Amino acid sequence: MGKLCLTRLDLSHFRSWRQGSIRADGRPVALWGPNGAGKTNVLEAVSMFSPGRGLRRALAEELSRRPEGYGWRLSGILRSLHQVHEVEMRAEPGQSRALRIDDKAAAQVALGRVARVLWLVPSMDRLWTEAAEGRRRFLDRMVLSIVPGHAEATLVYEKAMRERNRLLRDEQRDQHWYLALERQMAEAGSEIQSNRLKALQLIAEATEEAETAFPAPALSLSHAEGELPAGEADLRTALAEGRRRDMAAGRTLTGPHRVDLEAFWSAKGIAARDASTGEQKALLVSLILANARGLARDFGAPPILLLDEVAAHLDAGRRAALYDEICALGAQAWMTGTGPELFTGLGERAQYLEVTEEAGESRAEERTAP
Ligand SMILES: Nc1ncnc2c1ncn2[C@@H]1O[C@H](COP(=O)(O)OP(=O)(O)OP(=O)(O)O)[C@@H](O)[C@H]1O
Repeated sequence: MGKLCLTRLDLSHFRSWRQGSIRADGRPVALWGPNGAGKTNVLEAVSMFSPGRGLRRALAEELSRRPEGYGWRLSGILRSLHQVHEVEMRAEPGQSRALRIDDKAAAQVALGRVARVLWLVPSMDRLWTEAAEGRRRFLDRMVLSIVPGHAEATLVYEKAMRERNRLLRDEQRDQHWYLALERQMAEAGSEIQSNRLKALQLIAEATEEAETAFPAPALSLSHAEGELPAGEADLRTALAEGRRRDMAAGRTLTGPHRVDLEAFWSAKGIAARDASTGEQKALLVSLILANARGLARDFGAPPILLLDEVAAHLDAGRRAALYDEICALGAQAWMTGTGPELFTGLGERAQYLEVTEEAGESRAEERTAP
């Protein structure tokens, strides 16, 4: 099976990393070190190789190493199935991120076509019980790994919606203003919905086919106000008919931006939000793994996985099963933990880095299997 992996990562003035260079060979990368050493910062750097603001949703400015604040630079070599890409991004103080792929300027969304990256971070521990926005973001990250064009459709939709919301708040009543925006929203919105359904189908199939220690929950979509109109024409009609109501609310109340992701754990007969904390974590792992399995089947390689502090929260049996699945899939999983003992059992199937921090500067040393 082909590989999708980062084989080199250079960090410069990126958070706690003044200078760092990590070589990887496609095996999972296990990073350990004390709290605050800079492990998550490495995963965040890898997450920047996909569209969006990375796993902490940080602004370009926040990534700049303090106290200097000179700006930052990340570069990496990304291997995908048949190609190798050199990716470079940098942000000067006060500016947003500038990206180059194979030495050509590129837009953020272009990253969706060179890298597929999925992550689990501790802030997702309450994903099933907190606001729908987090679940939508989690869903869209999976969708993006499956349908790279999802980022473009989302951009178009959100831009048109922001404009429409502005008209609503200005109590603009001339319908000509709305028509073009609603047409764009309906076109991009129905694409978003169909991309999401495609992803749900891939995950459901990958769940059915697999024998796994991580059975994924059944996913479905719900919409805040009744059903989400199914196709482009219906969505356009619903937007037009909802103008008066939306004007009273000061925002658009119908559309894929109000969709929620529901997860039902059939084996136990409960919703994911009713599972225990550890079980909720395992359900998220199971979704990421099903997504990876589906991609390996349909695309030929699983995505790059970033698993921040996941190992420590799984019992020993589940942890071993997770490592076995990651290795069987051939996924480059970047995993963090505070000590090497969390990674025993991986042996030569992974590579190891110890991350330490001295005088506010992170560094990584290669280590042998614990
Ligand atoms: N912009 C920045 N400039 C310099 N240092 C930063 C910046 N942003 C965060 N840091 C530092 O990075 C460190 C946190 O790194 P990181 O989150 O990677 O830690 P970690 O090794 O994952 O720790 P933990 O095990 O606690 O999760 C902190 O010491 C924090 O002060």
